[in-house]
Amino acid sequence: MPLNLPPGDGPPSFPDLLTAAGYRAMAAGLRLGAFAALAGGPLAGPDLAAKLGTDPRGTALLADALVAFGYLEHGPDGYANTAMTAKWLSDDGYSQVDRFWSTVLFESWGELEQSVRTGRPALDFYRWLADRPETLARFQGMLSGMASSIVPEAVELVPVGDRLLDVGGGHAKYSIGLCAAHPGLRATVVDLPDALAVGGRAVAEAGLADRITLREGDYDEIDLGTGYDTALLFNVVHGRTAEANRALLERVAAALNPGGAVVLLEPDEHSDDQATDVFARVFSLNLFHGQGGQVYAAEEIGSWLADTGFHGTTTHPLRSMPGQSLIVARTSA
Ligand SMILES: C[S@@+](CC[C@H](N)C(=O)[O-])C[C@H]1O[C@@H](n2cnc3c(N)ncnc32)[C@H](O)[C@@H]1O
Repeated sequence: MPLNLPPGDGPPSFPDLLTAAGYRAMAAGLRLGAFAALAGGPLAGPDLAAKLGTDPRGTALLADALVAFGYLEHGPDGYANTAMTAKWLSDDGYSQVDRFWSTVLFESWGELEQSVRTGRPALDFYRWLADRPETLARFQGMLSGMASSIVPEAVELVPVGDRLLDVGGGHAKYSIGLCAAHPGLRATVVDLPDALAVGGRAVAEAGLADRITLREGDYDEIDLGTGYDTALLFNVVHGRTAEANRALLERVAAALNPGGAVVLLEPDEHSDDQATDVFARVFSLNLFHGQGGQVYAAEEIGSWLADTGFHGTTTHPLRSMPGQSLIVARTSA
């Protein structure tokens, strides 16, 4: 669409029109397997279409768009992955993140205006996920991958005793890592059934089924038990309203021993790195739309902790995952 505008003028939305279209085209390339098909080397358009089982004209038009957006190159041997596409998008590693986020952005943001208009999430993210088992597996897989990077630092920072409660622990990687590091520790992971199916497999693979108990249920409703030394609330409070968080923190305080620790893992509200900071805005809007939550300021989380009987709140920015912090507080001894 030639705009023929004088230099310095132009609709601010036009670059984003291209970016959104580029991301959607990239997602089509991923879902059709184009980047994986080109991992072995360049292919002419008809050969790429034959390998993908797709329409030759549509495939050429998509591939040309992917060249224009910088995902592919076109040379004498046909279409080829760029070096960065080959590195990041041609296998099942990082590409799972784009498969997840493209599904979220292009399938669940359809009613974004309704959430903003009413102040209530137009979507129930966890029901939406439960209806999409592949996306749910990808979501838990992404969190589990992040956990693999964070676990060693979490082991340094999380105070433990004999019993740990992992609220919304899903894939169970944090309980597994902490139990592996502390041979006397036993953990209970509370989550919804689909998430715990993922966690159950990981616990069995780690050979820790005798020390990690999986409890299916709604953490706002089930009896959380008592006598825990530590409770993890990792990536939980940003998916909820402030009011719901205060109520859950009260329940967690009641489940902890005197002097017990609650440890939250949360994204930082603001970050010096521009891309991380912009992502936090996108993440926050998505949390509001799907769960009624947002990325909260550490001060606000600290005020809920103080109001629900915790004290001595400390925040630990993570070296292993810049832009994320652990927040630790204790019940009275
Ligand atoms: C963002 S994930 C965090 C998983 C893990 N703690 C981590 O940090 O990687 C939030 C988890 O809370 C679980 N969850 C959400 N609502 C829940 C509820 N009402 N009761 C129990 N679990 C819930 C989800 O299934 C999901 O596994």
